[in-house]
Amino acid sequence: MSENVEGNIQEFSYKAEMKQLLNLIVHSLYTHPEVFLRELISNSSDALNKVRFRKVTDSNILEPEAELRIKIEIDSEKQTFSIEDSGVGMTQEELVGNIGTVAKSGTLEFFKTIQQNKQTLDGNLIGQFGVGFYSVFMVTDEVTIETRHADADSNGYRWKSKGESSYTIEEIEKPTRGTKISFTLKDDAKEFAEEYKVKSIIQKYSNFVDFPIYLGKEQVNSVTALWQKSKEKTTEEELNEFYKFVANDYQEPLAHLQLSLEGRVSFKSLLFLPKSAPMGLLHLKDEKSLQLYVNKVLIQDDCKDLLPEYLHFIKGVVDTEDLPLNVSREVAQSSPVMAKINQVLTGKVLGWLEELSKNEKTKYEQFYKEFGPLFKQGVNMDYTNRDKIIDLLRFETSKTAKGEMISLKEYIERMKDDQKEIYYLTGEDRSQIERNPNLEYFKKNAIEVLLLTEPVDVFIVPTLFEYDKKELKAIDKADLDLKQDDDKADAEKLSENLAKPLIAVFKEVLGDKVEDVIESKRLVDSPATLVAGKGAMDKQMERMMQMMNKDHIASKKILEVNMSHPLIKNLAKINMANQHDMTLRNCVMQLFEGALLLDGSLESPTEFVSRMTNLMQEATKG
Ligand SMILES: Nc1ncnc2c1ncn2[C@@H]1O[C@H](COP(=O)(O)OP(=O)(O)OP(=O)(O)O)[C@@H](O)[C@H]1O
Repeated sequence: MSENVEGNIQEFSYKAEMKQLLNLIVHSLYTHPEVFLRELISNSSDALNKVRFRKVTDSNILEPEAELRIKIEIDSEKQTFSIEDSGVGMTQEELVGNIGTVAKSGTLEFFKTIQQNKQTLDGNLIGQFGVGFYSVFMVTDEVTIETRHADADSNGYRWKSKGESSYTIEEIEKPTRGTKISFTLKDDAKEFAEEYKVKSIIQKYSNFVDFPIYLGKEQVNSVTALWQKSKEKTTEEELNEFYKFVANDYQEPLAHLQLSLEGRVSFKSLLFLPKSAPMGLLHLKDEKSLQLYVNKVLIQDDCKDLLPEYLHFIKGVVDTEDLPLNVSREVAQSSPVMAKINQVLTGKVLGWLEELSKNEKTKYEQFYKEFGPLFKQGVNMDYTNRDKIIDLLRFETSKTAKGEMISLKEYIERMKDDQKEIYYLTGEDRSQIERNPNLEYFKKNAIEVLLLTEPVDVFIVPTLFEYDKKELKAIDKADLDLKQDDDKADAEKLSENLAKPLIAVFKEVLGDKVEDVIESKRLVDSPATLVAGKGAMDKQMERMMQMMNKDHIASKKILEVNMSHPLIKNLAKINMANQHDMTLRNCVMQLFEGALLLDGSLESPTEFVSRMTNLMQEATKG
């Protein structure tokens, strides 16, 4: 930020990232440009909430008796628009720090990507990025902010910008507290100076704002805290708009839950499940979760203590009378009231999810696909509710269609009578898992296997250990209790005296590349497969360890060989004739590397391909 002083006016340039972002904002075309008004009202409402809170704790503020309100003035002739609030206002530092900087990292990149793919952008996006104020540049070329902070000894400032590269700030005489934003509308946005238009936008987007909004002299919103209304009196539309307002989302919510509780702890709450997960779901620190109100006064607009971390994707409001109004963040955090609300709310949310899973399956599946990666972690974070969370887990399986999911309870109901364990297999995606030779036995015997494709699964599923007294087992591990194939298959198998020496050759050729070579019970169509040793780490987990630490040495695998496979039988014959035969030895190495390839862990394909070329050359000699 550079500074240039001329008279009383200081000129600041935006930081490089902000400049680029503004350039994109100013030069894009938008659908829904009217959301600029929602963004400005939302900022005013935040500022009013802050001053209302301050009034409780601090009597020495500017104009303590001023009405908490938002005032909009329009002039359709001159195409001018202004919005003024009696909120907390901004100091000069806040003007520079809050208005001139991008709040969320990655915003610029994300905006660029979206812009590259589309000709017209949804105006809602700007607010999503935490630069809501700048949505005003959808409808104007130049903006003026006049503001004075609520501190009694504050000064007034005027901020002006054309949105391109710089802005100016000057000190002004401003007797009143709060912020006024004014601008002239661009010709293609002049409708926003029409009374009927502005009224309808306010009624659509901001009807539930907790402060009166005046258009000229007329109050155009009905001030009600929506969560204080009875369920019967709230309409779907109000709920949807309220959600968009609190969650800063442009989509409607997937579902909502309205609570009014009295007893051990009393509170009212309006909770929403968003339709889609934000970027970086697993690190929700920057995302706002629930707002905490005490007796209708906003205390914290992002209170992470109301729900456990694995439920932080839930948006909405909690309003209680059980905390004192002047409660600080630290006191609230450690208050037993907060702990109780958290406990009760968590139970209610899990009950709500359970209802959804039973009565609105499609919605539940949508929720699970979006938020599953975070929600699942509750298994290891919330031991009180662990069983409930486990029942809410969903899995694709070897028997479900792609995208279709079942619970562990359903898995058990679908199990064959003699099946004693729950089986799972991890991999990067469904098609990769389905190609895994370790599935062959299970497919042939129609045994269902859970297919786990999300990276977090490897931290969750193995820690379940058992469900309904059935152990959970990874089918690419060596300790499976599989039934031997039937007699017919046995008859086709290599006899012991041919199998044993062949295994010895495998062991000799592969040396310390493998932990062991054994006869397979699970293979049907493939000649060989790799499995992890009994106590070894899960394959996906191992891969993650390698990503995190380049020096991590992968544990050795066990090679299982299918003694009924024609190729293996041929090799056994060659072995009987000459155990040093080069084709035999090349085939052993090729089988091993082929298994590595399917496993996704073949490091270099060069030798594999050249060996294959040699083998083909041999085979085609004629
Ligand atoms: N009317 C106002 N009164 C006081 N401060 C304001 C006002 N408008 C904006 N601000 C300050 O400027 C900041 C930036 O506003 P902006 O709308 O760009 O983002 P935001 O409100 O922080 O995020 P989002 O748009 O996601 O809600 C606000 O956080 C607030 O500190």
